[in-house]
Amino acid sequence: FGQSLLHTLFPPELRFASLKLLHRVFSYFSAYCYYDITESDGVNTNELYNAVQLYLSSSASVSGSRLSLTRALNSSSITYSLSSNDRLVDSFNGATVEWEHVVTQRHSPTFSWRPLPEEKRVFTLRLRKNNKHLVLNSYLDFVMDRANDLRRSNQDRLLYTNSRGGSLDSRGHPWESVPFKHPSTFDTLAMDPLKKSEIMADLLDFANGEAFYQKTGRAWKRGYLLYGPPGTGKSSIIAAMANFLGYDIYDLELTEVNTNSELRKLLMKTSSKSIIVIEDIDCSINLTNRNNKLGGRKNAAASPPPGDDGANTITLSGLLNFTDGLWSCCGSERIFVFTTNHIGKLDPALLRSGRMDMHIHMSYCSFPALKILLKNYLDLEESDVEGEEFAAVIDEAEMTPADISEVLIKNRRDKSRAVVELMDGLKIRAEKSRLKKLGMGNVEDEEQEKRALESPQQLQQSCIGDVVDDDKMLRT
Ligand SMILES: Nc1ncnc2c1ncn2[C@@H]1O[C@H](COP(=O)(O)OP(=O)(O)OP(=O)(O)O)[C@@H](O)[C@H]1O
Ligand SMILES: [Mg+2]
Repeated sequence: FGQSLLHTLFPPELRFASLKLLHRVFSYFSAYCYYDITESDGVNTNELYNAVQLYLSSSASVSGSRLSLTRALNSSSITYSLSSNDRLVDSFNGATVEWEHVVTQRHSPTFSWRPLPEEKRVFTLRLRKNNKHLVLNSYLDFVMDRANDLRRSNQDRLLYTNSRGGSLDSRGHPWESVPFKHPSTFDTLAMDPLKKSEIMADLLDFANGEAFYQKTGRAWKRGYLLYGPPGTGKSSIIAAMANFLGYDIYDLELTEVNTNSELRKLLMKTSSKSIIVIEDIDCSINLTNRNNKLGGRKNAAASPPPGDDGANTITLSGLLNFTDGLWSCCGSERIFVFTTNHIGKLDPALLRSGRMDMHIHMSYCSFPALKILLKNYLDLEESDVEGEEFAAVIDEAEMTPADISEVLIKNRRDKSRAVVELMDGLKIRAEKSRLKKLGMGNVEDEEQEKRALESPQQLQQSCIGDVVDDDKMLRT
């Protein structure tokens, strides 16, 4: 109607100008303003568009009558979103806003280097002009944050690795990823409950601590050093941390990194809300002193060229910059975890306070940890077993949770047998370490220790065989 009126009232040369004028007049008197968020700018996809789609999906699932359903790669749940030309009213800080999903066909095939989608999709946000300054920026930030949370809760964790060395994939990414489905959680982790809750509280404080880190001028990151003998749950606790916070894991294989700058590039390509793990740090790199040029096993033979300042090799200072220096904050909300079996081998620079915020000792199985294993593996409570007998030997036995869980898995169909076998194994191990302290018995014999778990009776025999001359041992 407007157009035909325009045609009759105005001569052709004035039509365009009068249309513009009319539009301005309407916009001036209209109480609303509109913002278009297009799906793509022709080259890149618009992150805000995806975020809005996800954000609206949380309310669309309840109210929409016709919805689009999608399921992203690696996602374990279905996302609902507004279908074409549907509207949804939302409120934020007392202001009401309206979203419309506008889908139009692309008419003329415009020239483009790459094929454009047939449809043009736009989210249009309508809000009252007097609310514009009040809500626009904070509302869009809120939408982005909420979408990120939803994405994380919908999507399974990802485990990244740099095992391809320095080479990049087709999208220029140095990391390869696979869905991370490790079932370890803090509930399944056998460790002292007090220590466990301390770690969980620390993780929560970190994850909710954006304002604190901002206020104190610290980079929003945290470092944990896990140390302890093999099989005490260092890798399991990392998986539990990732599952607890919903973070992705970047498993950094230092021996695949050749130079400090490669290390930096890897760090730049990690996302926030992630855990960056370097396992067995004492084995992956020669960390004896800061100026020591490298040494990933790969590089161990290479001698650095004269005058080299470390840029061409990986050094301890490169690693420390990675975790601590300016580069460590290109991104936020990241946790660094180093693990080692031999804390004594680490350079003091790595251990000094402030470098790794928390040193967590993963110890041999204690009685509280044993109770967790018995509950999880056999569904047994403390009252179902001879608690005091176990408590009397467990510390001295120095068995790892991995050793104990092996015994429990093997006999999980026969609970009483599992308990008897475990008790036998513990007693033998306790006796062995007692003898070790007295300077008797061949404690280096790992094989023998292993056999103890497979068949305590067998070991008892061989153990007695070793020291059969000794009257004391017969008491065993
Ligand atoms: N604290 C624990 N709680 C529950 N299970 C555990 C614990 N420690 C070890 N296990 C069991 O033993 C297996 C090996 O443990 P894990 O790989 O976490 O040990 P680790 O300390 O990382 O050993 P390594 O030093 O050899 O890497 C796990 O799959 C898990 O089932
Ligand atoms: Mg491990």
